[in-house]
Amino acid sequence: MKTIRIVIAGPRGRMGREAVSLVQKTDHFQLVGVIDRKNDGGDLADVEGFSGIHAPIYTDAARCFEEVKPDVLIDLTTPEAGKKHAEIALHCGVRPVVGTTGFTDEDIKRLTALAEEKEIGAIIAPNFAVGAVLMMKFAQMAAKYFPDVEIIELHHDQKLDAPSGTALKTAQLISAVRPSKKQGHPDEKETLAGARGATYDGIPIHSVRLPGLVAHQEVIFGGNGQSLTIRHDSFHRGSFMSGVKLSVETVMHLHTLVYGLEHIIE
Ligand SMILES: NC(=O)C1=CN([C@@H]2O[C@H](COP(=O)(O)OP(=O)(O)OC[C@H]3O[C@@H](n4cnc5c(N)ncnc54)[C@H](OP(=O)(O)O)[C@@H]3O)[C@@H](O)[C@H]2O)C=CC1
Ligand SMILES: O=C(O)C1=N[C@H](C(=O)O)C[C@H](O)C1
Repeated sequence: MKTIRIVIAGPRGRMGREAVSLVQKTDHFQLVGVIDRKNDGGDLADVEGFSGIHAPIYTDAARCFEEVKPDVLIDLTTPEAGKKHAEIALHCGVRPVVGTTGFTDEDIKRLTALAEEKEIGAIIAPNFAVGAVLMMKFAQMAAKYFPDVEIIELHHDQKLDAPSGTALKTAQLISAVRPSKKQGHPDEKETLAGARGATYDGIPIHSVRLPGLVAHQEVIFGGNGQSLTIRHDSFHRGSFMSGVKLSVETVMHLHTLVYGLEHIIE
């Protein structure tokens, strides 16, 4: 199998560290550089926790892509940095695999148009865990029969974006199959602002942030005298890595942007 040259943005982060380890243990993956906001010009091997893993560190994404010429960028940073890195990657002919969340519908549209213009593959996956992708697909199936639904997403308290990318993607998949509606009593009033959560196309989304959690979501459907709950739990970040591997391999054969792993998992 041809070796895939990879740059990871955000290597010191919780997900970035897992991704570095995935690349290290995959024979046909090669880490050729990292993008970090610290240690510009240094070697990753000199950063705590990366002993023996040599890769040049860049703060400037464009310079990184120009000098190490990767096939793929894996971005696991922040919403602002992730959008910037994905755009620069597409301009430089590098295929982005973006796990970073906090992208708006407009961001996805803009990056999709850019990928199309450059005829280059890209993947934006709000959740790389196979179980989470199934949860979203099952929720979309259930919404045809149970149009009343609320999403509760629960994450660790260091998460920057709310709602989670997974909750937004779930709401988007559901809203694609059910007519838009306002749920609950038409005259309901919040006596405490935010009590009914945020809404996406009329679907309430509630975000919980607590230490000890990793990544969890419940999609609760209500019907006449019955309820259906679909739940997924990621107990550690290893749960995301098979999806990262699949995305890196798949993006090499794409010529457009794919938003969501449900489009590439068979
Ligand atoms: N798609 C999926 O399956 C999953 C997606 N995620 C998403 O991935 C992202 C990262 O999550 P997580 O690892 O928990 O977050 P962390 O905060 O642990 O890691 C983010 C890393 O990005 C670095 N960073 C910030 N800005 C820049 C920049 N401009 N250039 C390079 N590096 C930068 C941070 O540096 P510093 O340490 O200096 O702040 C940090 O090391 C989030 O958006 C999260 O929602 C998370 C889990 C699964
Ligand atoms: O920040 C996280 O941790 C996670 N972020 C993603 C999201 O926003 O959905 C994926 C997963 O839930 C973990």
